[in-house]
Amino acid sequence: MKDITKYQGVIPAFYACYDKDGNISVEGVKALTRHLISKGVKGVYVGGSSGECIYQHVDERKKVLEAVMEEAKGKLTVIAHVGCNNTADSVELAAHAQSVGADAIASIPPIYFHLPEYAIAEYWNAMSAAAPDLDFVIYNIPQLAGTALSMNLLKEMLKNPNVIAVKNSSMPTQDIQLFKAEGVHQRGENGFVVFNGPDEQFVSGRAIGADGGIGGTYAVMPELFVTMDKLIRENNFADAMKIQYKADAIIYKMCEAKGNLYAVMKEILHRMYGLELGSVRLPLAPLAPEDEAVVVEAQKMIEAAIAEL
Ligand SMILES: CC(=O)N[C@H](C=O)[C@@H](O)[C@H](O)[C@H](O)CO
Ligand SMILES: CC(=O)C(=O)O
Repeated sequence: MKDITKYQGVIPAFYACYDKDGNISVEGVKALTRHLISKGVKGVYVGGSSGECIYQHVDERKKVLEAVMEEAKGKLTVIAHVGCNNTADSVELAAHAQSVGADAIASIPPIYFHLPEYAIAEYWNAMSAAAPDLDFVIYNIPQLAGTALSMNLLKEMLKNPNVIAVKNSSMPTQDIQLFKAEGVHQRGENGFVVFNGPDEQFVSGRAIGADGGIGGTYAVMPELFVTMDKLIRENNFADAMKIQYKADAIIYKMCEAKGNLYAVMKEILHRMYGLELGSVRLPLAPLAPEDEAVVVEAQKMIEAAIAEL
């Protein structure tokens, strides 16, 4: 039986870290990893949406994962998102993830062309075969990927014993329940994991069966999510919801910016902790001068929410 306890908790989606010229900043990656370790998170999800994976070259993605591993080995669960939009590059990243000692690989479905399910399964299974010692996490994010994980596709993927989890970023929390039930049906009570995706419904996702969460806004306010996680484990959903409402207000505030959400969060981390993570890659929009008020206000809200914990 696989050890699923390493996936049960708060797993921030790692941000792309750039230097002043927009190249990968290894120093930034290491500093962000150390920062998250100090905040008590369970793991990190590297090279996903928040990692701007679709705007990075294969070599850059390897460099990021290597830098994370140098700091995180033995301290954090590391899930490496290795999906590229072609199988060969994804397979190369999967093999690399195993070679540097990640715990799991994850992947979105192929984007743009809507492929038949057998082709999606082949794409995922090819990556998994290139990292045979690692767990495999299916990333379901239909609103961005353009393809939704169906029960048939999940059942097909469960034939692969390395498939241990779904990271579910679709909006209906019911999907979490459906995926969890199928996984548990086939793998037993402690044999399958579902991660909550939408940070705005972390508590509801957990209430309906998610074992933990992987989220894009956790890294800018890990204290809130770590505390929600603790309260949920104590069955104190009432107090967890109070923090959830604050986290949601913070997310809505950050989304008011003209610049991209990731640019806002990296700027706030810079102001709060001096982390040098740069901006975002085009065509993602960098911060605009008029975003100053949003950044200031969101930072204040984060600091106040942490102070009230
Ligand atoms: C669509 C999307 O990017 N979803 C992310 C992953 O599930 C979330 O973590 C969001 O970043 C977060 O909920 C903010 O909206
Ligand atoms: C948010 C998330 O899970 C990602 O960045 O992939």
